[in-house]
Amino acid sequence: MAYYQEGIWIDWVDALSEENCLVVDDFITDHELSIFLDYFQENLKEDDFKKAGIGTGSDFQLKSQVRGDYIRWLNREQDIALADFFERVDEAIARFNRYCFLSLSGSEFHMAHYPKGTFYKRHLDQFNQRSNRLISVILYLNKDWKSGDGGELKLYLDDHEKTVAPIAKRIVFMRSDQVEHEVLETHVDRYSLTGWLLYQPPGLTFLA
Ligand SMILES: O=C(O)CCC(=O)C(=O)O
Ligand SMILES: [Fe+2]
Repeated sequence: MAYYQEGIWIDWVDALSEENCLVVDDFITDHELSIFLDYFQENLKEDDFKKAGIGTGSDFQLKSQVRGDYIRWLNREQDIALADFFERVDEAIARFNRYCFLSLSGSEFHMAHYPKGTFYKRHLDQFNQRSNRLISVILYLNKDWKSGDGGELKLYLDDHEKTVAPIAKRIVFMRSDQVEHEVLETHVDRYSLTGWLLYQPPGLTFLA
């Protein structure tokens, strides 16, 4: 099912290729927001979140001075409460492949909780040359966010900086290899679904 018409996607894709990032408000409905938030809260209660690290394999370090969020990876077969979210992701992948000539063939997402007082310092999401992350995606779930609550996403674009408030139903897409960004200190609990659209060459399953 297509949630947004082709013409709308063409405008969005144009904006993404011009600025390397795209911010869309009301990307999901209020109904979806409440389902996603309920599911998020259930998982928080079950204490399923782990402190996020930096890098992979032997580089993996817990560095609170760099990032303070807690995450829980998603699995679309198991996290069926988020089925509509994954459908929207699939639509984005199809449109980006069609209009940006990308070869996206997968995604990875987690739920992210930034407790009060946490942040994520300036970084690039494609952290090594083998990274297959092409587009970063963040959907915010912060229903009552207001100015002064902090936790804004700051984007360092080619010729300017952009500060994006993490308000509910807003989604951000950005080029993972191009846009450095940071999460400013949040003064309230901050919730999002965060992930990456991946380039996976056919037949390549493991890079030694
Ligand atoms: O939550 C955000 O606004 C950005 C998160 C982020 O930069 C990341 O998880 O890599
Ligand atoms: Fe990031």
